[in-house]
Amino acid sequence: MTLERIPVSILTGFLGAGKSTLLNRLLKDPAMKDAAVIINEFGEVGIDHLLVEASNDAVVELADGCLCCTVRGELVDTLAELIDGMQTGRLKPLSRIVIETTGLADPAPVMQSVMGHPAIAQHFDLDGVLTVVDAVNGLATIDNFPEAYRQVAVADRLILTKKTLADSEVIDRVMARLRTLNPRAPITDGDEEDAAQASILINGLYDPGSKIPDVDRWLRDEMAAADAPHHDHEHHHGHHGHDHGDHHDHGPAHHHHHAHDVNRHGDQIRSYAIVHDQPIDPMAINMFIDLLRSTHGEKLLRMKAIVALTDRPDRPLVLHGVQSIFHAPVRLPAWPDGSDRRTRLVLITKDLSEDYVRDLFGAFTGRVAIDRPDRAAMTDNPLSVPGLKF
Ligand SMILES: Nc1nc2c(ncn2[C@@H]2O[C@H](COP(=O)(O)OP(=O)(O)OP(=O)(O)O)[C@@H](O)[C@H]2O)c(=O)[nH]1
Repeated sequence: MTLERIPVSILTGFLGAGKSTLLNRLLKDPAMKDAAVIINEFGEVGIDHLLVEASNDAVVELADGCLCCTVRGELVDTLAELIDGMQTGRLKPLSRIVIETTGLADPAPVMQSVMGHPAIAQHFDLDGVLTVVDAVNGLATIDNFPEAYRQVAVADRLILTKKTLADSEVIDRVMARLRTLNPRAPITDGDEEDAAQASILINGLYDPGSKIPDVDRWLRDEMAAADAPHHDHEHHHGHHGHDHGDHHDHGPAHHHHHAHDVNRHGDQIRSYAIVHDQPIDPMAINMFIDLLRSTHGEKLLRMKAIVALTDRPDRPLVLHGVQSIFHAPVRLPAWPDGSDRRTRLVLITKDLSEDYVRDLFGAFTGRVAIDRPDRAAMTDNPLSVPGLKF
């Protein structure tokens, strides 16, 4: 069976910018009925796929790794499987694929996987990169994280979210920065109806020539890296870290090291999950979050949680923290079908010790930290009173 070429959209944007929210809105457009969605999540325990309200079955989760590195091979495999499924009639013909990257993804290798891999490029066209930018944190994020800078520079369309949470002066500054980095991409207001129409995905064949000159070079570098004989893309589960370089100097000199040795994305960025068996008192989770945010808000790049509460354990609470912002919690009507009903928190932090966060959580939920002798856990308890010995 001969297949039509399938357009692929890459939906990117820094941690918590609003990618999944936008995707959920887009998937409600009837024009997305035959689209498949590939979601990549950075974290030991997947939550995102539980929260995507797809109207079709074609949601593939690539968990436990970052698309731009450790699970890149899985992306290529997944695309190849979709083609195989269609060719053999196991899958209905797909009208489009949307790939949602992790917030920390360098978009260039993801784009290269679609455009540069011979077997994939034969069936798919990269029809646009959409980058979501959060109006509140966007400016600082672009300045501090080369991944965010690149995500903006490569975009065919920029979508500015959370405008209602930002001052107009801040919005003007973000807009000016976006314009400098990417003069030709239209900027869509995330609150507008248009942002949630499938038509925003139609951008035409990807053209690096319409971007700042760096973009073409990043893509060529990726191509060269993929072709290099020493290229060592291993695709481990359980190691979703890579070093995005000690060269965090915005794009141009952003080297790409693929060292899959530790859980890190940049030197001080860590991702980890906290899983808890028992329902939690709503007050305890509130206090935990308040304390974490007030003491270390800026180090909390992202927190996503699905929490079983003591009052209604059958109706989990979903929490989203993005740097300085904690969004209003949402109570789900029920646990997503077939999901594990334990509380799960996924955190991505910068310069914040995992033990500290675990201990703090343990202190509020009535558990001393595991993996350590109880006494040490108690004396190291972040809530303990200085000078008071147990
Ligand atoms: N007020 C407001 N909140 C938003 C908007 N877009 C997203 N949010 C909230 O921001 C939080 C994070 O949104 P997500 O859609 O999960 O962000 P994401 O980019 O998919 O996050 P990661 O997958 O962790 O990178 C959620 O609580 C959303 O409800 C917006 O335009 N306005």
